Amino acid sequence: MAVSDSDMIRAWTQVLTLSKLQPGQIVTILTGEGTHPQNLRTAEIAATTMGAVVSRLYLPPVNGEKSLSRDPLAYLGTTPLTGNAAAIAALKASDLVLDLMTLLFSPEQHDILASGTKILLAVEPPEILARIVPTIEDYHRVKAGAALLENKKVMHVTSPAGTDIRLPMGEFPVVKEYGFVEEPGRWDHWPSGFFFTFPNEGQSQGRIVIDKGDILLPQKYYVSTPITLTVKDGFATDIEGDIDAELLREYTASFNDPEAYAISHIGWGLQTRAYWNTLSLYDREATIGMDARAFNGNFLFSLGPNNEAGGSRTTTCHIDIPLRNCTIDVDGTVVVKDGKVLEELMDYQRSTPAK
Ligand SMILES: O=c1ccc(O)c[nH]1
Repeated sequence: MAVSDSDMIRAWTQVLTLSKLQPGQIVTILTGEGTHPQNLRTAEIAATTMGAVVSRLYLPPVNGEKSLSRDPLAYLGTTPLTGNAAAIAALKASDLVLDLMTLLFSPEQHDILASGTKILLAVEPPEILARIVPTIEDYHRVKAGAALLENKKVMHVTSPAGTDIRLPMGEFPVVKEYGFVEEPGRWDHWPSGFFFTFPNEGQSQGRIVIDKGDILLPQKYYVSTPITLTVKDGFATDIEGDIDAELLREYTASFNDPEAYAISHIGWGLQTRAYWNTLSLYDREATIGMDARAFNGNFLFSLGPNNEAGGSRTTTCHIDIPLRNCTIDVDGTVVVKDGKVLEELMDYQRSTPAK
C-alpha cells in the first residue's frame, strides 16, 4: 500500500528532529541505483524545510558481478567509497549523511563517523519506514534491553527445536539500533529496534537449530526443513539438514572464505511494530527484511564479519538469521523466554532521555 508524500515528510521530520538536525547544518543524501524516489524526494523536502543545507551524492554500484544476491546487505567489504576521495571528503564535511543506497560497514564508513559525521541508513520501502518511524520510546526500549548485556559474560541460547549454544562475550561493545542519530559520530538504521554484541573471538560452542519458519537473510525466505549448525570455537563447522541446509551450504561455500562460517553479531529484537510474517507479504527484492531482524523477541545471530565492532574478520559474506521461540539466558538471568521478551526486566528508569 502506498504512503503519501505528506506522511513520508512527517516521518522524515520526526527522524531528523530526533537526530537533532539544526538549521544551517550540512546534510548529504547518498543515492544509488536502488534508491527509492519517494524516500529521496521526501527526505530532501524534510531536511531543507528544517533549514539544512542539502546535497545529493550519487555513488555507482559495486560488487554486482561478485555477489550471488542483489540484496545490498549480502556482500560486505569494498563499497563505492573505496578510493573515492571526493565522495569521502564530501561526507566528512557533512553533519549528517542520509544513506539511501547502503554504504555498509566499511573502513571508509568508520573513517567518516570518526570525523563526527552522523550516518542514518534508510533503504526500506516508504510504507515500511512509515510503519516503523523511530520514537523516543524505541530509544528507551533498546537502551533498557542493551543494558541487560552490558558487562555480562555469557549468553546461553536454547530452543525446543534443539538450539543449545553458549556465547561468551565482553570483548566487543553492545551496538544499539533505534533508528536515529542524536550524537555526532553515530551510525543507525531506520527501521530497527534491536541491539547486539559479538561473541568473544573463537569461544562460541554448541548447536544452533534454524527451525521451520526461521528466516535466512539475504535469502529472505522461511526455512521449511530444520538446519543444524554445529558451532565449535566460534565457527559453524557443520551445516546439516535437508534442502534448506544444502542451499545454505552452497551459498556460504561460494564465498570460499573460512570466515564466512564465523558466528558474528548476537542479540535480540525489541520492535513491537515489526513482524515475523511481513517477509511473506513482500516480493523478495522489495525489502531487505528489517521486520525479520527487529521483531520483538527474536534471537538474531549472524555469520560473517566482526570488523564493524572492531574485530579482525572482514569476510564479504554476511548472513543474518532471526530465530523464533528461543530462550536467551544472560549470566543466569532469562531475558527472553520461548521468544517472549521478559518485560519486567526492562529497566527503563536506567536510560537517560535523549536531550
Ligand atoms: O541494521 C542492520 C542490518 C543488518 C545487520 O546485520 C545489522 N544491523
